[in-house]
Amino acid sequence: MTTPVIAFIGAGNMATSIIGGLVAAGHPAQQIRAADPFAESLQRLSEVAPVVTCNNNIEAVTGADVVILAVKPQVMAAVCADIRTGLADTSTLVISIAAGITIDSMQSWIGEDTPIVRCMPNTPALLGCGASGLYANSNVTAQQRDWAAQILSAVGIIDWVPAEHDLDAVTALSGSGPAYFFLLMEAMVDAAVSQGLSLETATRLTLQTGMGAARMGLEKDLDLAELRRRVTSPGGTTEAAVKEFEASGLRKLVSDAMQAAADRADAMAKEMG
Ligand SMILES: NC(=O)C1=CN([C@@H]2O[C@H](COP(=O)(O)OP(=O)(O)OC[C@H]3O[C@@H](n4cnc5c(N)ncnc54)[C@H](OP(=O)(O)O)[C@@H]3O)[C@@H](O)[C@H]2O)C=CC1
Ligand SMILES: O=C(O)[C@@H]1CCC=N1
Repeated sequence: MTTPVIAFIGAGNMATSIIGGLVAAGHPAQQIRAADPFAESLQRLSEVAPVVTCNNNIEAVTGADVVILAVKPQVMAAVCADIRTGLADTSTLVISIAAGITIDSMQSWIGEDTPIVRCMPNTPALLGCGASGLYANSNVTAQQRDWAAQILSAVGIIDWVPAEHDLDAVTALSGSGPAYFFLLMEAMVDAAVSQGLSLETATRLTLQTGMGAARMGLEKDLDLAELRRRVTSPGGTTEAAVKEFEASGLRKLVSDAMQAAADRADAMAKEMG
């Protein structure tokens, strides 16, 4: 497969994570450009990989095969208007990682014929264990689809979704999901400390338990409910805890929280479209 020239617009957390993964996967740093008005972000990025940096978005996108828009949703319209003149023809693939910005909006800002992949990654991409959902518009060629898959696969697993609106659910699940696990783990640490453990011990045991549970789910050929049953001895401690979670409506709470996230993604699309 050919190695595309990739231009990142915005050199913040997510761009730095993806660039780190790409370079670790063997993508030549000199084939990667990054533009950001914030010199400190470019400096931090240079410490991760010797990519080509600049503070001019048009310069960055000119001649690139792939442009990755890694800016906040609020500045996406201005950034698209800015780069439009640098995208000389429709051979440049545009990938957006912004939450809640639709392909329709991007096409209206950049051009109807633009090949666009909308993607929702997550922050564990920083460690190469991200999870991304992707959706391509009909202008995207087979090679551009392969490029998008290659780029996001460098930082974790990917899944193509059949409809663009599925990305709202992906955002509510894996995009925001790391924060839910952090919240649960914060609560577990607090509870363990209040039962007498030191903060250090509680934190170490919580993190290892979270990682162990995730690895059991990934590596054992068993569904999540079965894995849970195997921890739950009849009349034992886990059963006591799980009964409390169920009686307090944990499943509805999770469902309502994820619906709020998906609704927010949809509302952002309307606010910023
Ligand atoms: N964080 C997360 O968990 C996830 C985030 N996303 C999406 O990724 C995108 C980026 O998020 P994240 O990396 O966290 O954000 P950051 O704020 O870390 O990065 C965005 C960068 O873009 C820069 N920027 C602002 N305006 C421009 C401009 N006109 N041209 C070029 N660069 C500009 C910002 O500079 P300055 O700081 O000076 O404004 C900043 O360095 C967002 O759209 C978000 O929705 C997707 C999945 C997960
Ligand atoms: O909170 C947000 O809006 C972004 C998108 C998913 C994770 N962070």
